Amino acid sequence: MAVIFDGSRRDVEESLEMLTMEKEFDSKLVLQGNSSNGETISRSKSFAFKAPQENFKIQDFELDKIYGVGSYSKVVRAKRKENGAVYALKIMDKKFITKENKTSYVKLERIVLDQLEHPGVVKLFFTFQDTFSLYMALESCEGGELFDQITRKGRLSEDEARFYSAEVVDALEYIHNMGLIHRDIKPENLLLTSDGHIKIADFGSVKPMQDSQITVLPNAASDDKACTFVGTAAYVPPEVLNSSPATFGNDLWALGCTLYQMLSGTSPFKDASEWLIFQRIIARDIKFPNHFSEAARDLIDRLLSLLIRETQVLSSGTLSQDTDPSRRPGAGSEGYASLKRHPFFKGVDWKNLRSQTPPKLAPDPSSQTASPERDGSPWNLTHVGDASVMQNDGHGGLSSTSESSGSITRLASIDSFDSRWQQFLEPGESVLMISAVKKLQKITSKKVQLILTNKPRLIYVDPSKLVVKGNIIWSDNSNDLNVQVSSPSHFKICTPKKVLSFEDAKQRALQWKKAIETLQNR
Ligand SMILES: Nc1ncnc2c1ncn2[C@@H]1O[C@H](COP(=O)(O)OP(=O)(O)OP(=O)(O)O)[C@@H](O)[C@H]1O
Repeated sequence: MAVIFDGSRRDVEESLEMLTMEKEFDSKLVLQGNSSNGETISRSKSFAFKAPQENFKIQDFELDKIYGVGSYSKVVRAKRKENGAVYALKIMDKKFITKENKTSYVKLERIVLDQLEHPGVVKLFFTFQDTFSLYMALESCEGGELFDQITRKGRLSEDEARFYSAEVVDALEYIHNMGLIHRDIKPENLLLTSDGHIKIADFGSVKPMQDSQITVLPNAASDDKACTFVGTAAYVPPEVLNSSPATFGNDLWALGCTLYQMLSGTSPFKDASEWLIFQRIIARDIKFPNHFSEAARDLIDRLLSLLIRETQVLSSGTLSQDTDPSRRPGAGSEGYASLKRHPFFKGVDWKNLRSQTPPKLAPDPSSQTASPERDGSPWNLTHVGDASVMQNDGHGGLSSTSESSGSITRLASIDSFDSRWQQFLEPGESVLMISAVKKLQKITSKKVQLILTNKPRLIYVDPSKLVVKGNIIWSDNSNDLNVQVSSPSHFKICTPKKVLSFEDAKQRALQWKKAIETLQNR
C-alpha cells in the first residue's frame, strides 16, 4: 500500500484507542457542521455504522488463500461456515497497529468504507475483533489486482486500458464528489471482480476534504501536518513532494501514471531508487512509447500536467507561483465532464459501464500449474485470532498458500532498487526480495539487510559497513533450506549447519517464507 512517512510521533494513548475503537461505533458523537448562515455549529447526531460490528470469531470462517499482505494487514479469502458467504477478510494485528501508530489510518478506512456505496468501490460488510486482531469483511475481488493483469499480459491494449480507466474515472468521480481524496491510486489498489470489473480498494491513506460528505469520528483522520507525503513513490505528484496540501488533482495524476502503466507495462517515472524517481517526477521526465495513440498520449500528458503556474517576476527577481488544478482534466471547474469527453474515451457509455463486457482476464499461471496439495491447502492460522486456532505445518512453521511465482518479483520493495545493494550482485543477477531486518542472537541483535536474488542467492549485508556478513547456502531441497515462521515478524532460516533467526519489523516473515519456497519450487 501506501508509503506513509510520518514526521511526528503520535501520542501513544491515542493509539491505544484502537483497542476500544469498535466500541465507539454505536456511541453518540458530537459532530462539527455548518449552519446555513455559515457559522460553525455543533450538533449531536446518532451515529451508527452501516456495516455492523458482529460478534463473530475467526473460527466461524474457513480460511483459504492469502490475497495479499499490506504493511499492517493480511487479506485472506474467507468463507463463513454458517452460510457459505465468501469475503476478503482484512486481518490487522492490534498490537502492531498500536505500536506503529496506524490507529488513525485504520479507523479512517473503516469509517470511510462504511459510508461509501458505489459499484466501483470495494464494499465493507461487517467487522469483528478478538483479543489480538481486528477483522474487516470486505467484498471479495476474485480477479486479483489490475497490476497482475498488466504483468501477465505484458501491457494492455488501448481498448482494455480504456475500459479499466473509464471504470476508475467513474469510481473516482464518486469518491471525489463525496469529498474524499484517495491518495494511493495505483494498479495494486485497483482490484477486479471475478467477471473483470474494477473496484477501488485500500482507503488507508484517504483524506476527507473540509466539506466532505463523510462523517469522520474524532481522531480518525490522519494528521496531515505530520506527514511528508502519503502515497506510493512512483505515483506521487510533484506538488505533494513540494508539501502542497492534498487536492483531488493528486488522484488524477496517479490515474495518469496508472493509464501509462496499463499501456506500457511500467510506471512512467520508473528508476533505480526512490530518490531518482522523485527527480524524474519533479522534472516531469516522461517518455511515451511509439505505440501510444495520439489520444492516449494527450490524455496522459494532461493528467500529468504540473499544477504550478509561474505568474510574475517579483521585485526580488524570483517567480511567484500559484496552482492551477484545472490543468488536470477532472480537477477543474468543469469537473469530470472535461475528463469524460476526452477523445481517448470516445465511445464509452458512461451510464452503463457496469453492464458492458469487461476485457478477458489473464488467468494466474501458478493456479494452473501448482500441484494439487499446494493449491488446495488452506491458509493455516497463526497469530491471527486467539492462540487456540494456531496450526503447524509439520515443520514447525506455517503452511502457506499457493502463490504466483510471478508475484515473487512484487515482493521486492522499492528499496530493492536502491543502488547500495547493486554492488553485491553479479552481472545479470537481480534482487527478488530485500528487507532491513534484525539478526537475532542469544543476547544481542544486529541490523542486517537480508537479500534474496534470482540466482538464487540468500545473503545478508551489514548496512553501515556495506560488507557481506553471511551467505546462506541455497538449496532447492526443503530439508536443506527451509523457513519457519513463528509470528508475523519473526522467522528462522534453517540449514543443516545453522539456524538463523530474524525479525522483520515490517511483518514480512510469511513473505520471506513464501519467496524462498516459491523459488525452490520454480
Ligand atoms: N477486497 C479484496 N479482495 C481481494 N483481494 C484484496 C482485497 N483487499 C485487498 N486485497 C489484496 O490484499 C493486498 C493487501 O491489501 P491491504 O489493503 O491490506 O494492503 P494495502 O493497503 O494494499 O497495502 P499497504 O498496507 O502496504 O498499503 C492487496 O494488495 C490486494 O492484493
